[in-house]
Amino acid sequence: MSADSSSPAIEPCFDTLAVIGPGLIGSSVLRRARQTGTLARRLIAVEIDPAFRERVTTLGIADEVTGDVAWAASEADCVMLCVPVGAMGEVAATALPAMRPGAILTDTGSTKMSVIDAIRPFLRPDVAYVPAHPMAGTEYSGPDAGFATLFENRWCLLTTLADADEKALERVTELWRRCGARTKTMTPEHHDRVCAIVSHLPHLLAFTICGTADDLADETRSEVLDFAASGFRDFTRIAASDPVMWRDVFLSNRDAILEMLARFTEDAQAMARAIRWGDESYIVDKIERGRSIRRSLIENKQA
Ligand SMILES: NC(=O)c1ccc[n+]([C@@H]2O[C@H](COP(=O)([O-])OP(=O)(O)OC[C@H]3O[C@@H](n4cnc5c(N)ncnc54)[C@H](O)[C@@H]3O)[C@@H](O)[C@H]2O)c1
Ligand SMILES: O=C(O)C(=O)C[C@]1(C(=O)O)C=C[C@@H](O)C=C1
Repeated sequence: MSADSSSPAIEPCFDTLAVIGPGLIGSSVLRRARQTGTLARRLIAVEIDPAFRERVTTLGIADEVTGDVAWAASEADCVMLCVPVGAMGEVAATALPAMRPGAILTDTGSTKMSVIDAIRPFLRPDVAYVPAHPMAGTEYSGPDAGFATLFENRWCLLTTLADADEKALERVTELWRRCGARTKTMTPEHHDRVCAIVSHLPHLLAFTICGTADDLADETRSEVLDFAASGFRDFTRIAASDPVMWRDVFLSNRDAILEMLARFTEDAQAMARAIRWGDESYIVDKIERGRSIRRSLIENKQA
């Protein structure tokens, strides 16, 4: 892929891409677009926070930076919503009426059923909607946190709607492939159950264990956290993630998260029982399963 943005070897996916919410994910897409020149000819960033607008301008990752969602939407043939999932409906309500016939709306939300439900009332027959979710991120947020290689070798999950526009799906799929991602299509229901176990529950556990350890330190007035070595530190990496983003994710994927939490609680109780009764083979079996999952992720370059 060419790194020269002035003369891309291949035709860009879109003429004008408007990224609404150029934070970690949105600014990574913009950086990739800038670096390769193969995502869009013209890049518009829409940011609600004036300080972040200034940062995006200084970073030079968009041709135009604005706070005006409707104007940006009216200029673009692809509008990508990269705002927290709780804000998707409100932003779509402003963007969709302004969009051009034949343009494509897409999003990067971590949950899909509630985002689709929030956007559905504002959809138009002449604008295709392609929900997407790049399975890549870090614990940092905002425009300075992004980087062009964030999506390389990661999955981007595209969700199918009953009335999906196949051509639009292909174009958004191609955009994510040009970001370096592998793509997979699935239903929104399946997406939300899968992400509840592989992404949302791990974050819930990380936030919770940090709180539990901190409470213990307060209660005992001791230095519990001072001795945290790498095991606890591995949990704290994802526990440092953005509170608004994760509040929205938990509340918008409530049913699937509560189902996975109930299953996890049963399994944790089974482990507690094995520890109580000295059931060595149960304990070893569980640890071996964890170890082989980690090893297979490393082999597939997912860890
Ligand atoms: N962080 C991750 O690991 C990750 C991974 C995949 C997908 N996602 C999803 O992608 C989306 C963006 O996440 P992020 O991590 O980039 O968040 P972020 O906080 O880094 O960026 C969001 C940006 O949107 C801006 N914003 C908020 N409301 C807005 C509005 N109404 N109009 C314009 N801008 C607005 C914020 O100021 C911020 O700059 C979320 O829906 C999230 O669930 C996040
Ligand atoms: O690596 C991280 O820090 C992440 O939290 C990334 C992560 C994940 O849980 O895997 C977080 C939320 C997303 O929607 C997708 C990816």
